[in-house]
Amino acid sequence: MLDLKSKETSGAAATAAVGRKTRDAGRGKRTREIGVGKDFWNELGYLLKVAFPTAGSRGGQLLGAQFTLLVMRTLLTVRANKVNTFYLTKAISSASWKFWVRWFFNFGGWMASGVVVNSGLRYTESLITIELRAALTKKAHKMYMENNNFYKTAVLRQGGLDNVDQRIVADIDAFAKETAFLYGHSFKPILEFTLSLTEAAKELGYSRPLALFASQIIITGVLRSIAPRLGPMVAREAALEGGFRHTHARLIAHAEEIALLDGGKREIEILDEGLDNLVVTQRWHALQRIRKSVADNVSKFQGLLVGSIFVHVPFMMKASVSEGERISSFRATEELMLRCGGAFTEVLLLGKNLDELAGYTHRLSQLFKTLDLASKEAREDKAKLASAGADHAEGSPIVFDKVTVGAPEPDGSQRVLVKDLTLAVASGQHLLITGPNGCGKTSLLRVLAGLWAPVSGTVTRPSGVSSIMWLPQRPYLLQGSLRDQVVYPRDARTEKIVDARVKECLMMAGLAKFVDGSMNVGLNTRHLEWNDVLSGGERQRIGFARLYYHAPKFAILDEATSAINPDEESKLYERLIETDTTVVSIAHRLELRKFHKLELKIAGDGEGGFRILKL
Ligand SMILES: Nc1ncnc2c1ncn2[C@@H]1O[C@H](COP(=O)(O)OP(=O)(O)OP(=O)(O)O)[C@@H](O)[C@H]1O
Repeated sequence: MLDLKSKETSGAAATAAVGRKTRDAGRGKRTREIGVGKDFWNELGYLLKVAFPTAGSRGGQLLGAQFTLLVMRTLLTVRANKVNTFYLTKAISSASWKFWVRWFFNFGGWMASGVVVNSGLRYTESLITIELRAALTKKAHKMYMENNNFYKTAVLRQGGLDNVDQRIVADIDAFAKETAFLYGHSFKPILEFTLSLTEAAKELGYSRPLALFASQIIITGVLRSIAPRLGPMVAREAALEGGFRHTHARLIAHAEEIALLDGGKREIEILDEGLDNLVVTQRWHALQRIRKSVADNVSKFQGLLVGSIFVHVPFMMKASVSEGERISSFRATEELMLRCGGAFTEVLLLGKNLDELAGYTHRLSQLFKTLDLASKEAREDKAKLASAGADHAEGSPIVFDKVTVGAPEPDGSQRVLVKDLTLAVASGQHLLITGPNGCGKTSLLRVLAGLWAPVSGTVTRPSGVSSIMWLPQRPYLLQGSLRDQVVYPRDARTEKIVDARVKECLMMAGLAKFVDGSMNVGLNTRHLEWNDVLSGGERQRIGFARLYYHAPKFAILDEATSAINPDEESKLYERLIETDTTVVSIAHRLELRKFHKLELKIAGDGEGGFRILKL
């Protein structure tokens, strides 16, 4: 877990704080802080620990395998260079075929092993990327789905996260690629640098190479301080990509409504606007990247220039030594120093990749921190409820105890919808909730479901689909078979499902045509998007079939029959009540009053007023 204690005071304050920071990041105010600092290393450490929890884990083994291959490649290169130079020098200097043939086979052997090791390296890098992505994505899925965090972050915008889907789908992938690249490509220059420094020190002592590095660190440091930072740019572009993808996702989700309104032309503007935001930023960043590229190239070439000064000057001052001696010792020194300097510059240039990684690390740590905080708050709320004796025991009635419900306002305050409601709904006490549009009927149910926290008071309800089930106006339909729709959230692939029971429920819901063979539909019929192939009324009937199948103690119906004609609507209610289910309904039609024993009339007066009537 990320250690948030030092930074945040309370769960709610923490969520708000993360939210503020994230929103600022979206506007580019906080972008200065995204970089390779202490926070970055902590966050990177956390993400890597999630992906590779132990050395023996699959990811740990892959890192080990790649490390072995990297060492093998370096040793092979060093050895091959030495042997090849030796044989070739001998062969050419003495025109010896024997040495030339030895060189030929040596070189061939080195090439073959190089091919094997390099392919192995490429393969392990891909596997590390895949492993890293899969582990982080699974962790994100788990945290996103527990305690309804997906609702809190995506709908209520707790934590102020933008485009959670983009972060999970694209940013984790980019992070995984960048991390695997850095792991595979930083080892070579670091090892080469260490080896060449050891070699150079043997011949020249440490003072000259170290003086060379000190000068390079200073110059590179100055260049880095004037070059733009890549991390914030990467984070900003990822956020805009997410926004652009979201506009396309909305278009698909509302395709029919848009087509009926002939909104294509207007939608082009909306889509293009998303693209323009991205393109304008990318153009600006491309310009910034030129500055970065200039700094990197100067950094690279200054290594040669400054390195040469350190190599040349001492020889320029040795006028007394013979020409041949000076040239041969100059050549040996030059080669060692330049190899050393080159490897060192390469190490310094890895900073560019680290900068980019910092951008993705920042976005992912925002994601994990926010989800972590949301879960922490949910645990605290549960503990509070349990200590107040209001835990969600199976079989308990629904009880509102001095509950005040508020709608969240943009400034963080709450607009009161229902004030100090005390009401118990025992088994058989069917409750009807009525009131004008926007008075807070659905909001009260959200509080009952635990999606919204009450402003004050406590709510007790039983838990589990066998105890309580919600049926909204647009029931959720998943990708899968007709059977899957009815048994959801049970899984027909892993749980024993009796098809005869599923069919019976569909028939009770007035969908006999789907199971009696009169249509080309059966329990195994699959659709990627059932919403597109069912009518509004059929969708609501599937919702009822689901209720009949699970036969919960309480059914919470939010305008669940709005698309069904009044005669049929009564039949659906009758069947539900016959299954011993107690209903809590929001409904506008008077015909449904007869199925209820209590009515909660919410006034919608802005002060949270309500009345409870016996029907
Ligand atoms: N996610 C949200 N964020 C902020 N305000 C919200 C949110 N959802 C609903 N509201 C506001 O809360 C108030 C109550 O909404 P609610 O959905 O409970 O109304 P309702 O009584 O069910 O209305 P209707 O009969 O039209 O369905 C409305 O003013 C609405 O704008």
